[in-house]
Amino acid sequence: MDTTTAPTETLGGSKTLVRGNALEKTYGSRLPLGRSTPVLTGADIEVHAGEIVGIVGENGSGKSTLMKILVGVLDHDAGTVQRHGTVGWCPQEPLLYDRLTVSETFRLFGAGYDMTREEIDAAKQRLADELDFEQYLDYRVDQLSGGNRQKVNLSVALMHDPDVLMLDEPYTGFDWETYLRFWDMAQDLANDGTAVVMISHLIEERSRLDRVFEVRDGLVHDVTDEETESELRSDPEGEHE
Ligand SMILES: Nc1ncnc2c1ncn2[C@@H]1O[C@H](COP(=O)(O)OP(=O)(O)OP(=O)(O)O)[C@@H](O)[C@H]1O
Repeated sequence: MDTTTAPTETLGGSKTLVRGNALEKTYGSRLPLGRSTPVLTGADIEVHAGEIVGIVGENGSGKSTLMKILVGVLDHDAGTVQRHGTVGWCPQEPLLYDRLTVSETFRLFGAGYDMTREEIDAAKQRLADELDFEQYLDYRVDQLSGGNRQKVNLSVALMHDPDVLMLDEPYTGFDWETYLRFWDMAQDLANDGTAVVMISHLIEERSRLDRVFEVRDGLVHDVTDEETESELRSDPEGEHE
């Protein structure tokens, strides 16, 4: 059962905003004849205010599944999830309405977040400026390029200034300038106390992450001070130190 609790003080003194304990998930487990895929078998994770956390792991290891359970959009079979504060989620595949314009998309999501018209317009202007998509505000979502659609996907996760930001490979399709601007934004948000959780495949990002968790064999391993197996395989000469 999911619960919303008062923030818990951790040993380090920073607030725990999301905690998943002994999480289990098997896809297809409720289908009598279906093929079942056990993905999580007892995963534990804690996310604190003001940190940038990376979730790494091989394709199909269960990173998106874990994130969806922490966000609350996917049921888990066992374990508990506790959240404090508001959550913004940027899914791997943009979850947007093709026929709405970008401005209408902001209005729709903003209404869902209970924002006033003024707050919505201010967030739209700020994010369109920061991520450079102001000229596309009147375009329909299905007329946007992949990179611009991803900018809108990310923006609607950010627009209500959530306490926890869950990002599933948020920069797919971004050009280099936008990618760097994205990291500036993530760093600023963390400095202001937001917990930023990010599924990442890029070794280069290691230095930007406060903690790194690897999803492997159904569990979550803290690998902040280690090179993961997939990193070692992609860097056999040990050039990445
Ligand atoms: N809706 C679903 N129904 C059945 N199986 C699923 C479903 N979603 C995911 N799976 C399976 O669960 C496993 C974990 O998938 P998940 O998307 O969480 O992995 P991931 O680590 O995010 O992968 P990637 O790096 O490729 O994005 C995979 O074997 C996948 O095929």
